[in-house]
Amino acid sequence: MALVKICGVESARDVDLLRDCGVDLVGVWCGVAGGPRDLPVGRAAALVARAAAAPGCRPVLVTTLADERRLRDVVARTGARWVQLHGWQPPALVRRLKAEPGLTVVKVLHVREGSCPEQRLVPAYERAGTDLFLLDALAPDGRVGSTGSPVGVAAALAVADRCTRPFLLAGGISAANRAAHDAVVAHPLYRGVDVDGAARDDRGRLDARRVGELLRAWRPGPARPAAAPAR
Ligand SMILES: O=C(O)c1ccccc1NCC(=O)[C@H](O)[C@H](O)COP(=O)(O)O
Repeated sequence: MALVKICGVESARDVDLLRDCGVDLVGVWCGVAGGPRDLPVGRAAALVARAAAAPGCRPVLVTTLADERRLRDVVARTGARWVQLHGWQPPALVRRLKAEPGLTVVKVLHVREGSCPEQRLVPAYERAGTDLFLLDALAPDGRVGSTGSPVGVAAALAVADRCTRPFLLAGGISAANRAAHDAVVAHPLYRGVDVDGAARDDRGRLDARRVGELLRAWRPGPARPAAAPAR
């Protein structure tokens, strides 16, 4: 079954809302310079622990940190077992992180105007041990993350075809644009979606109705029982 990741929890209320909706992956930002939902490490650790305690829910530390020492420190202090490297970390850093047993590394591959600047590095990221790629839009001005812009089906397929590891798709994903992504969903390496903007209400708060719509669109089938062991 496809995974749905919702990004940018800021409070216990947010984690509980995503847990109650049955979301699979809960994005906790720490070390996202200038990120509107970036958290100090202590608060990130508390939300990682809260999400990890929810059956079927996995916390994902989302970070743009590229300094190994700081990154390892944040991973250790938050207790996260999944790390999403957003930004421009090199394959060598993935390799060093993967030396830590039990750590799942998600590497973002950015896509701008149909092309992926890191495409030639995909084999190196794979050799380094990347578990999962996340294809996300890069804004024309260079902004990464929560751009609300789509990667585009043709571009996503072109990048996916260069990968041998599975991928999640991000970038302007909503319940309404699920049908337009049939070809991506049918790709053998597709594993799900990552959403920020479309999961929020007009005030920017995570919204149970919108999250429910996303889940029904992108992870159809019976809702996961609250206590199901999905790890
Ligand atoms: O959101 C940011 O500002 C951000 C900055 C730096 C790194 C990551 C960031 N966002 C995290 C995400 O993975 C988003 O969920 C993803 O970009 C999708 O966002 P959206 O297009 O709003 O659905």
